[in-house]
Amino acid sequence: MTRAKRQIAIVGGTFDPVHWGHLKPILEVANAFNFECIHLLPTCAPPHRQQPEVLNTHRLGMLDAATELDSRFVVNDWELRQGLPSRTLPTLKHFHTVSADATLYFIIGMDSLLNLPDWQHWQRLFDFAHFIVIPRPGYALADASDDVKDLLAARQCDSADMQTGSGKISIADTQPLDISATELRQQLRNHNERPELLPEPVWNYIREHNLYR
Ligand SMILES: Nc1ncnc2c1ncn2[C@@H]1O[C@H](COP(=O)(O)OP(=O)(O)OP(=O)(O)O)[C@@H](O)[C@H]1O
Ligand SMILES: O=C(O)c1ccc[n+]([C@@H]2O[C@H](COP(=O)([O-])O)[C@@H](O)[C@H]2O)c1
Repeated sequence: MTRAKRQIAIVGGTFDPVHWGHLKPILEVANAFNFECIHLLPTCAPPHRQQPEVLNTHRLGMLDAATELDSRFVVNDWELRQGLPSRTLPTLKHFHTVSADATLYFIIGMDSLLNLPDWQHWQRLFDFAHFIVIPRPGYALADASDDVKDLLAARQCDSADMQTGSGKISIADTQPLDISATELRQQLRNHNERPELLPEPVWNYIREHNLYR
């Protein structure tokens, strides 16, 4: 009898700040799969792009606060420790090496899927992980490029067919949430507090450290 493999989820992001638009769909997906753990992996921003508004220690602090929501959440500072602009291919190779006995799932939003052909060596990402795509208001598959449509035609499948191996894509059936970190930062700057958009422990961290003012 083949033993079921461990299932490990990875969610990369700027997380400036982490919000319910990331966390609620991830938790919904985690219940459909059988994730042993979910790595929340803050990116190291490239110098040519807009830098995160708050220090890396605060992005990590807010993610640490979010781990109170579920014991499967793990904050992973691997990309930050590389000190290089983050690219997903080396990250997935790293996870593949250190968790060789696990099936890996990289979770992205629909906006990221639509941009995937701009990622470095994007076709090789599928050698190391399955991809789970979270629907996001304002981003529709109908607007996908031919590259993305071809990608889905070749790789899209149901979650049940992603227990082992790599290279499949599943579009999650989660409730789309219209929340973005950019808008949240703007609202916080304007003292327009929307507590329903962030988990309470993250709110408490933001207030305690007076962030985004
Ligand atoms: N509301 C959302 N619904 C679905 N996916 C999301 C949502 N918000 C973020 N994501 C996904 O989470 C990952 C990390 O996103 P990120 O940390 O950049 O947050 P963001 O809200 O998109 O930030 P910003 O508004 O500054 O671009 C990306 O793959 C992104 O597509
Ligand atoms: O590998 C790449 O070239 C690449 C290009 C853009 C984004 N990514 C990854 O996509 C994830 C979400 O990125 P972002 O910018 O939406 O926060 C994060 O893990 C990034 O490192 C990766």
